[in-house]
Amino acid sequence: MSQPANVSQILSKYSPCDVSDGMAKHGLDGSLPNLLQYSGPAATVAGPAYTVEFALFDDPRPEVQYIDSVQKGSVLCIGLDKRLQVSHAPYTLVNNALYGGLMSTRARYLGAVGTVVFGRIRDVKEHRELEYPVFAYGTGTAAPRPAVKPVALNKPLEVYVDGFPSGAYATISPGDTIIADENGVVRLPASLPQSTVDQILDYIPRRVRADELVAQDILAGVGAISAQKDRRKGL
Ligand SMILES: O=C([O-])CC(=O)C(=O)O
Ligand code: NI
Repeated sequence: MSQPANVSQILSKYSPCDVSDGMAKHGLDGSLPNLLQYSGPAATVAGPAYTVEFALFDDPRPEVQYIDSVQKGSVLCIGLDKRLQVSHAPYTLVNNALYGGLMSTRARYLGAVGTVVFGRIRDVKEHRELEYPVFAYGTGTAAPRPAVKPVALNKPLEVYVDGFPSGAYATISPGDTIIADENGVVRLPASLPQSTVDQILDYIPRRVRADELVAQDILAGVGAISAQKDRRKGL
């Protein structure tokens, strides 16, 4: 199940920081940290996750094809088997790139709005020339083969999220809304009750407006703490 399409449409007008603020109001943290934007315009990407898991080439699961069935409007999310993830930089044990320019060419042709790779990518110039947004932990020069292969398609993806006091796995389910820009990537789970999603969508523009007023106050010489307290009152 995905969030309704208009959730992505609405959230594409805001930044992942605004979405994080809206989720924090409900005690939620959807951050998927450590991802950098390598290509695409300075705009927000938002869409339902289309998930792909890569594993070692000798994994007993058969290889699957994923790139020709990428769904229009989706954010292609490529992750790694849990055993290939590490809690510290570079967050992956795999030096090979999982994803390259030809994959972006196809994903963009099929109408995907962006790609998030919890691993390495290559062909940075090609993603940039396509003006197609790609986010990743890092870059690599080698192709996925013969190190790794895609083994699961549109199944929940477990991504290790380091944090205090201890790390945990974030499970990205197909259809979760992924929101990304140069600040990073956040996930709004499709499993959230509609009333919570409605409250988050209601809060975000009010919070953005309040912070614009805080900025004006600060420029006019008001102290930041008092401006924040005043403008965010009752939010
Ligand atoms: O060869 C691959 O699978 C990855 C790659 O470089 C591309 O998609 O252009
Ligand atoms: Ni390539």
